[in-house]
Amino acid sequence: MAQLPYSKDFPVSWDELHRNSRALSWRLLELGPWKGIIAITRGGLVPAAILARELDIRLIDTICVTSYGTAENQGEAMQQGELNVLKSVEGDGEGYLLVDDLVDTGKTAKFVREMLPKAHFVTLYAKPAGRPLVDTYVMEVSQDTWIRFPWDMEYTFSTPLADRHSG
Ligand SMILES: O=P(O)(O)OC[C@H]1O[C@H](OP(=O)(O)OP(=O)(O)O)[C@H](O)[C@@H]1O
Ligand SMILES: Nc1nc2[nH]cnc2c(=O)[nH]1
Ligand SMILES: [Mg+2]
Repeated sequence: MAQLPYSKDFPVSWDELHRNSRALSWRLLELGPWKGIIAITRGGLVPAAILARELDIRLIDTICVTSYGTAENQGEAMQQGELNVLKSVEGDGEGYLLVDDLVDTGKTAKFVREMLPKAHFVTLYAKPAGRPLVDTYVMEVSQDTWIRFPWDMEYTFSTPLADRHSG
């Protein structure tokens, strides 16, 4: 199950991710043309590839955001707002799509938007706290939901519900 403060799990399949990325492409087609895509690693890389294919964009750059610290204290570091960035993109992002998989608290979004204020920021999924920072998104999920992406999951045995509650 999801960890606090997340009480709900929202698993996303490859099919759903592809469908949602194509829905986003439809909206962005009308708003273009676009000079290129800037993907926020790592989560933005897969939607960026699908958008690039649909919108016929060849230029894809990255902005590489990581939280400081080890895997154990990463959550804590994120709460402290300590983000580290590697970026080769020049300019203010005008005419570019800035792509991430989701916004949650909006901390990452705020950080990258300050660096590329004129880019059009898009995500597949948005939680209420981060939603105002996104220009275009596909689906809203509640703040207490943890989204599970297909690249983070594998097929495994699922315990029947009745057995989970026995004993
Ligand atoms: O709105 P926020 O609270 O900042 O959270 C959203 C960010 O968190 C996840 O990335 P993460 O830092 O886990 O790294 P990853 O993309 O490499 O998985 C997600 O891909 C967003 O970039
Ligand atoms: N996979 C995943 N990463 C996140 N980072 C911040 N929120 C989330 C979420 O709901 N799912
Ligand atoms: Mg990310």
